[in-house]
Formats: sequence, structure tokens, C-alpha cells
Amino acid sequence: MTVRVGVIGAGMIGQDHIRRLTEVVAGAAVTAVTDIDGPRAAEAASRVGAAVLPSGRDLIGSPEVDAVLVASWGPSHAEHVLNAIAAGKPVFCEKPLATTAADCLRIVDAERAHGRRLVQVGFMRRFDAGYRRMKDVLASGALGAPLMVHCAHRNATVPESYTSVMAAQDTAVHEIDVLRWLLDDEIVSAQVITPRRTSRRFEHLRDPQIMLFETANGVRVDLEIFVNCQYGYDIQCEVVGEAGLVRLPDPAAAGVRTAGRHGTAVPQDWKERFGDAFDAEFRAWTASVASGAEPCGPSAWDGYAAAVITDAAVRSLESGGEVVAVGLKPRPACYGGAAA
Ligand SMILES: NC(=O)c1ccc[n+]([C@@H]2O[C@H](COP(=O)([O-])OP(=O)(O)OC[C@H]3O[C@@H](n4cnc5c(N)ncnc54)[C@H](O)[C@@H]3O)[C@@H](O)[C@H]2O)c1
Ligand SMILES: O[C@H]1[C@H](O)[C@@H](O)[C@H](O)[C@@H](O)[C@H]1O
Repeated sequence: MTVRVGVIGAGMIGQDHIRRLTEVVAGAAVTAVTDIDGPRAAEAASRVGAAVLPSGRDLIGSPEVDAVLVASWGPSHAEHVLNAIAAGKPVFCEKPLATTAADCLRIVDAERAHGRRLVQVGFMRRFDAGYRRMKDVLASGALGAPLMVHCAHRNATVPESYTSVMAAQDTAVHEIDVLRWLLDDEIVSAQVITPRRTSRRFEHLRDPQIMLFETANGVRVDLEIFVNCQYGYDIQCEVVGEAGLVRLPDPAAAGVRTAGRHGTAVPQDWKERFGDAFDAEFRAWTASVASGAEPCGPSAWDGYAAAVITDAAVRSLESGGEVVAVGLKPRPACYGGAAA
């Protein structure tokens, strides 16, 4: 069976995912595209022979669409995801699931009322080969209990539209998700402190930021967010346990020796660094839709948890560095928790 996907949002990542679903992932085809920017939708659709539909609602209701991919601006995600659940269609939503924790909870409630999981959130790092190897090492018990995690998330530059709170909402949200999964633990507090600002930033921005998280098991995490580091897209993660440590491998790159130096290229953006993870993420999603199984990737609950934790980080930043407790609701049984 070919899964017929309708894509809402044909911007940067929407177009990349349309290419991926068309050229890379077996068993998927993009049959419809919509975007509030009509010409952009038309151009993206014409490249793959898809229909252009006037709105997300029309696309979700189309009989030519089996499953929905939401890749529009964050504030529009909740409406599209809720409409897809109401139509009983599987929906892949790029991060964030929604821009408020309250909207994420509405999605969780709608999915529970529907009776089975339909939502997968686009936290692609869970599909990255390096993070998966780290998870295997931690699960093997070879390191004993994890004690500390050191992370860095660096972008070469960000546009002027990127604001200080996006360091948590847009950037750190990837570590927040992948660490909950990697450690199989919950984040219970967040604190954000701000070093001297880089001169290579737009004036309004606090960059870099250092985020400190504590988990329910007492693991301490430090995360450097530096989104104008200039030199490339650099993701680092090291988990220190009682008997050793495990480090995220850098992507494989040829070592070049020339002019008295030895070096490897640093990826320049997330597309390059996580291209394979995005491919794996969409292969898994397509397979689950084709077989009628529930999605195996990050759930609506994970989207909700990430929103609550990023809210705590934003509150800490805005308070000048207070430690802010994370107040998650009890996790329902259908998301692996104990609550009814
Ligand atoms: N997983 C990742 O690493 C990753 C990377 C980049 C972006 N993202 C996420 O993907 C989403 C899109 O990011 P982008 O970089 O492609 O942004 P973008 O601005 O390039 O594209 C967004 C598109 O959505 C359209 N749009 C906005 N509201 C809409 C609506 N209500 N209905 C239909 N179309 C609408 C816009 O016209 C635009 O074409 C964001 O949520 C972003 O956080 C995730
Ligand atoms: O939306 C992007 C994307 O999620 C990247 O993976 C992250 O590194 C950027 O900081 C963020 O702005």
C-alpha cells in the first residue's frame, strides 16, 4: 500500500520532507499540499504532481489523503493536529506539537478520547544512529547509573526573527526530548543562566545561554545553547555514569591532511547533520501508517512534556535565573504511565 500524505506548510522543512517522502521513503507519496502562501504551495505541489488545496481543513478532509504532515509555523500546529484527530487520520507534526502546554494537553485529551494514538511529533534525534547507540550503551548497564550529562547545541547563525525565548522553545527543545528518552527519566526543574553575550548576534538576543536541568533520579544536565557560534552546526552530548561515559559520535567525515593541518568538515545546518535521522523517522512513520499500527516515535505526551519543560526554562530566563520546578500532569497509561 502507498501511504498518501497531505502536507500542511511548504516552507523550508515542509519542502525537504516533501522531497524525502517522494524520493527517499518507499511506500509514501505526497498527494496534496497546502500553505497560506498559495504560490509557495503551488510550486511545491507541482514538483511532485500533488494537488494544491485551499486550507488545512480541506486537506485533512480530502479522500486522497490517508495521513497528514504538519510543517507549518508552530502557532498553527494545534489546530491542524486537532482537526486530523477529529478526522481519525494519522498525523505527523513537526516540533513543537503546539506552542502552549494547554494546547498540547487538548491534543492529548482528544487523542485519548479517540481511543488510540494517531500523533507522532518530529523530534528526529530519537532516530539518529549516534543517539541510538548511546541509548543501547546506557541500557546495557555497562556505565552503571547515569550521574551527569554535558551537552552543547550550536547553530552557526540565526535570523533576526529568532528571539531569546526561542533558545528554549525552538532549540533546546531537541535536547529536552532526547534526554528524557535517552535517560528514561523525567526532567523536574530548569534553570537558565546567561554568560557574556557574543558580539556576533542581533542586538535583542541573549546568546549564549546555559541551561541546567535536574531529573527525577537526580541526574544533572548542563546544556550550552549558542546559536551564533559562526563555525557550523555542532551537537555534543556526553553522559557520565558511575563506571564510565558515553559520548555522541560526530557524523562520519573524511579526515583531510593538507598544508600542515589535519581536519574534518563540520556540518553547516540541521538538514545536513540530521538528514539520515529525518529519513529514518519518516520510514518508521510511513511503515506504522501503512500497517495500521500506532506510531512508534515521540507521542503527543512527549510533545506536552517538552512544552511544559521549555515553559519552565523560559520562566527561569525571564526571572533572571531562578530554578523553576516543572509541573507535569500524571502520565496516562496509554502513554506508558500509571495514571488512568
Ligand atoms: N525538526 C527540526 O529540526 C526542525 C527544523 C526546522 C524547522 N522545524 C519546525 O518545522 C516548522 C516549520 O519550520 P520552517 O523552518 O519550515 O518554517 P518556514 O517559515 O520556512 O515555513 C513555514 C510555512 O508554513 C506556512 N504556514 C504558516 N501558517 C500556516 C497555516 N496555518 N496553514 C498552512 N501553512 C501555514 C508558511 O506560509 C510557511 O510557508 C516549525 O514548527 C519548526 O520549528 C523543525
Ligand atoms: O528550528 C531549528 C531546528 O529545530 C534546529 O534543529 C535547531 O538546531 C535550531 O536551533 C532551530 O532553530
